[in-house]
Amino acid sequence: MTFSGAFGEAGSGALSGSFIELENVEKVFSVRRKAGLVRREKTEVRAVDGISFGVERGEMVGYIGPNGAGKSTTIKMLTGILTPSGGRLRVAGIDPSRERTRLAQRIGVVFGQRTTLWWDLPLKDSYRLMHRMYRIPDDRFAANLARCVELLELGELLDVPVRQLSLGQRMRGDIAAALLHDPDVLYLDEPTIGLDVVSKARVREFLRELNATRGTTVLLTTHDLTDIEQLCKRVMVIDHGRLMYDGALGGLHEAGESERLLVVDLERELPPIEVAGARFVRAEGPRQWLAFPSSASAAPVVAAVAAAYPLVDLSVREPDIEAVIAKMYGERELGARAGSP
Ligand SMILES: Nc1ncnc2c1ncn2[C@@H]1O[C@H](COP(=O)(O)OP(=O)(O)OP(=O)(O)O)[C@@H](O)[C@H]1O
Repeated sequence: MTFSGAFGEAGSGALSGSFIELENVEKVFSVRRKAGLVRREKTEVRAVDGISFGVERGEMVGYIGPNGAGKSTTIKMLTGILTPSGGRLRVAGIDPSRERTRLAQRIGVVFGQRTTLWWDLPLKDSYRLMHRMYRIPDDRFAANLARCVELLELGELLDVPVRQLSLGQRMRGDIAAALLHDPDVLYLDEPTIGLDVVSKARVREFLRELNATRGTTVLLTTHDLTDIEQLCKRVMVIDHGRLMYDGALGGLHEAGESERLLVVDLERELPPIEVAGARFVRAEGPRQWLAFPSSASAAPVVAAVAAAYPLVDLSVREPDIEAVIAKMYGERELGARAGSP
């Protein structure tokens, strides 16, 4: 299967009337590149190259892709920071770049690599400033802050200057800051980057709870696929500014032509196993690894091995999503290289 065939269902999300709507959205940057010792050439970078999708209210969607794929540029257009070069974009019926201030009341944004908090101020002072900036009614502010402090365990950190917080503590502080004005949509750009396992689990648990109890729509960009596996039923894959896949996480396995592994323990060391429907991968003493397509049943392969070989034990290993996506990106690169002169 070719890469584009593998991603045939890209862009299938409902559009018109969706809470977040993108129709053929483009963002082209004009950059000057060195073309000799002094000469500079103007070139175009198509960061987002005609993307269409819709996200319904209350959905939690993963938005993934390799470095430079166009994820942050999409999120910046969805917040109104960047104006699209073409296409149509709406969030809660609002055109983000035209009505950025109105939209700000409806959205929350967390950029994992940067903080929106005031570096030298204690956490609670940043929150007070946001209270005023967003003109949040006092009772709503108090209730939202109390809830975030409890669920994100911020109680002991409120008097600490932001620069003294650990990365995980700062991230929890940033997530709370994005939610004080009760946004309908939360954009998260790498919310677990650099966090330890415990902090990651805490952030994920909080997001799950937020989505389940408040119905907050979440668009999540991450390089950590466990975030996606644990939080999102739907995932969109973007590469070179184009949407390559839009569907269930499980469907990625099929799209990436992933394989499961059959680990076979034999009574003794033997030549590579040969059975229909599976291919030999490697051997280590009496243990051998066979690969077969994830979409196929393991039963015929297991039966064929058991009938022809002295079997002691066997197990089936599922492919991890990371390997599947790495394979997809790899195929894309190979395809591009094969097509280049
Ligand atoms: N302001 C800009 N001026 C020129 N080119 C830009 C600008 N912002 C982004 N780009 C280019 O657009 C492309 C997409 O960048 P973007 O930051 O959206 O990717 P990304 O998917 O978020 O990557 P990463 O995972 O590395 O953050 C890249 O080629 C990048 O160099």
